[in-house]
Amino acid sequence: MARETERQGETAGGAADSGGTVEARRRRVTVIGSGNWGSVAAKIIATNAAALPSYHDEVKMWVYEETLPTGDKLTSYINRTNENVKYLPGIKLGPNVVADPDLEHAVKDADLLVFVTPHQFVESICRRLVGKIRRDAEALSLIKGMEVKKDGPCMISNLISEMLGINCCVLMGANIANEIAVEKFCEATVGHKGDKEMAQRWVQLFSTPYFLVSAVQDVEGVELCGTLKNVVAIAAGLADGLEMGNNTKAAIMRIGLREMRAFSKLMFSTVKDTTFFESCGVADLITTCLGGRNRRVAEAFAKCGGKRSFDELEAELLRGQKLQGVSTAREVYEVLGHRGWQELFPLFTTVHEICVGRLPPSAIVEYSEHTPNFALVEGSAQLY
Ligand SMILES: NC(=O)C1=CN([C@@H]2O[C@H](COP(=O)(O)OP(=O)(O)OC[C@H]3O[C@@H](n4cnc5c(N)ncnc54)[C@H](O)[C@@H]3O)[C@@H](O)[C@H]2O)C=CC1
Ligand SMILES: O=C(CO)COP(=O)(O)O
Repeated sequence: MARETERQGETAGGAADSGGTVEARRRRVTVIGSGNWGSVAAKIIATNAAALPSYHDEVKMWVYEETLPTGDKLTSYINRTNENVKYLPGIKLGPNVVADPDLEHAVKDADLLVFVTPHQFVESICRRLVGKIRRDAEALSLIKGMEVKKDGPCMISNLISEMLGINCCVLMGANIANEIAVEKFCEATVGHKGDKEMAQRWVQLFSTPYFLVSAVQDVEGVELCGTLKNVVAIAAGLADGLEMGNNTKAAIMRIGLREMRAFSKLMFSTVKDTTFFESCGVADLITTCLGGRNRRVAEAFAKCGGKRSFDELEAELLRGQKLQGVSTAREVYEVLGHRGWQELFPLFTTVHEICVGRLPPSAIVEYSEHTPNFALVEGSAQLY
């Protein structure tokens, strides 16, 4: 099968709309979320929107309002200083980013909606958006996570699409936000369902000389890569906390990648092997296992022998930023449990059991009758 990877061809400043649904007016973008990655995404979009004639200069960013220790509201602080002092201190977002604490107001006129909140909040946000957005709006999800419904996993892009009745592509990749904020080079992958024009619009809106974006027709594969690697990153962090060294961590990444692929293909038979070689796949897995927040908090959890909870360590170490790996491990565990597949995914299963305190952190690298050393069992390897 021919591999479909499309690099962005046109540059900011020279672009004109070419799709069948192009409107004469300039497109308006709203970013829904203003955490660490949300703020960086707004910065990238703002640079491109200002340079592209088909976009309105102003980029709105919905802020989940909070009060800073100084007594300032976060939104007014951002609008006064052009800086998100809580989630991305020291970085100017661009003068055309306007923070807005009123969700409905922020999305009212938007043609393009970029969702970038922790995954646990998306459903309630979408509920508030029903009937409040343009009917011809298009969405992009940067959110790494999923929901579990009665009939199985529901990807966040699907949740957005179904609840709001709009198309939703995804953008995932090896994208540690703090590095992109200072414009260090990296890549990302847009996943789409077949509408290449729409995918190219997202590629164009995000591409910069330091942020290289490709598109692949495999929305579920791209999204599952971004989601599942957070579980593997917890395992990598546990190994770091136990001071196991690089070989062990590399083994965890390799086995984790196999479980990611097996789980994804069991859930969606359309998922392509090639997706795992894009930025959203192996590259994101590596960067998150080396330098992500999931890794960091799991390392601290192992160092204290599991005596402090992930919630407590998250609050202390991340100061308002959120982990996705612990809840994703639970969600994956639920799906595996419903289908009787837990033994086939020993790494995913063991991570959850450790997170909830049923196994000690050391179980990630130990073998016993009850804690199968996943390196020996390699259950899912037998499937794919
Ligand atoms: N930070 C990073 O390096 C990257 C993050 N991502 C993904 O982006 C998504 C968003 O993460 P970040 O922007 O990093 O956020 P974050 O973890 O830095 O910040 C948490 C955000 O959640 C908001 N929040 C807290 N309670 C809320 C509520 N009840 N309702 C709505 N919002 C609430 C906070 O105001 C804050 O904006 C996640 O799925 C993450 O996996 C993806 C790539 C890189
Ligand atoms: O997704 C990420 C990098 O691509 C960030 O991962 P963490 O949430 O573990 O920091």
